[in-house]
Amino acid sequence: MNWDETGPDTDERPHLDDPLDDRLVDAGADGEDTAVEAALRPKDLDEFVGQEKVREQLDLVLKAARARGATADHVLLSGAPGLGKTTLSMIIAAEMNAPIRITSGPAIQHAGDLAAILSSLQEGEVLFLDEIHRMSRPAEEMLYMAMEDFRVDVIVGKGPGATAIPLELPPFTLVGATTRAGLLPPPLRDRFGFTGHMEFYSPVELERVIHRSARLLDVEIDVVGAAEIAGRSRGTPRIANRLLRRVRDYAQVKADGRIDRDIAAAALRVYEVDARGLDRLDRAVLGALLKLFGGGPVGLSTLAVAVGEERETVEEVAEPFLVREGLLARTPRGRVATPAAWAHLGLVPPPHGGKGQQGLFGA
Ligand SMILES: Nc1ncnc2c1ncn2[C@@H]1O[C@H](COP(=O)(O)OP(=O)(O)OP(=O)(O)O)[C@@H](O)[C@H]1O
Repeated sequence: MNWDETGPDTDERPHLDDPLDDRLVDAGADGEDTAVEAALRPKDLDEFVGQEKVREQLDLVLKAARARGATADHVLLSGAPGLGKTTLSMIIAAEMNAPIRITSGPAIQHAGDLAAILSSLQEGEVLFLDEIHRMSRPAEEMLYMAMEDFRVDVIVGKGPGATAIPLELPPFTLVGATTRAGLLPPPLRDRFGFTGHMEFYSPVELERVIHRSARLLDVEIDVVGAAEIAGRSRGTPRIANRLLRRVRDYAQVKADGRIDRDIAAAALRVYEVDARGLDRLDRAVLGALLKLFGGGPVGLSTLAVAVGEERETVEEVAEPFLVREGLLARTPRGRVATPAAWAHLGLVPPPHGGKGQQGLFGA
């Protein structure tokens, strides 16, 4: 798909109303996701698609703990949003036949919040701590001791009269999830017995996710229809499931409810998600870089003004995927489009790729 099919044709400055509203290709969960995701979550390791290494290693950790009749070691899962960290933590609990408590770093602002949770855990319970890197420092320090010795010191009183009352905890399994393992302080990282890094999914794996979800949602979809959606899902099961639901809507309203390649492509054209999974914001950034700045290099602020967006939106929302896809490079001199970017938007690059882009064009 090229720029002309999905974006403004002659408009030099693509105008975006509110590109972050209901962004279909955002990997974070929205309200609708939360409701449907519960139904679509795989319930055991066999049902969990892809992530072969993490699955195999985790399988060993859990089987060995079960054989010893012990509580499983603490597990750290790192990886981008929507890749299945919450799902995997629920599977860990199910495989260990243990209850699970779910909370998140930002929800634990005081050490007392954490003490309250830890002291109410049952023996063997799984505590899932999402965004563990966003926990407050005092809570983090309390967690060190809880993870290692199954004990916390609860501070009673203030100032010189404060006393620490030790509190024994039942053995539990902490499953920490983070998008940025590098942000965790080493003392915390070291206390996890197993660390699994979740990778983006291949198109074939996403096809399997889509077929599985379609079965659960009672939607008929053929192989090429699923491939069409998988190719636009940015390596992320959450996005694949969300696109599937939007394509299902289209198929119900505009056709007989079945999804094939044409229906999937037509539906995603309506939702402005192109063949590589770029949406309106991504294409606006790339379009401006190519059309207004000849492919760069151009500074981030200038690029942001050109698309009528905040710097942070361009840098944090649009660019990571464009960089990952090899469409845009961040260089010391500014943002530069790659040859693939020109090809993707159906535009012809200037001879030798323009100034500052020689390296990228192999010249
Ligand atoms: N390996 C998988 N196989 C099948 N479905 C999956 C898989 N991984 C994730 N999903 C589906 O994707 C959706 C999002 O997964 P999940 O909530 O576990 O992601 P997450 O990594 O915890 O995201 P976040 O970090 O944003 O909370 C769920 O509906 C889940 O069913």
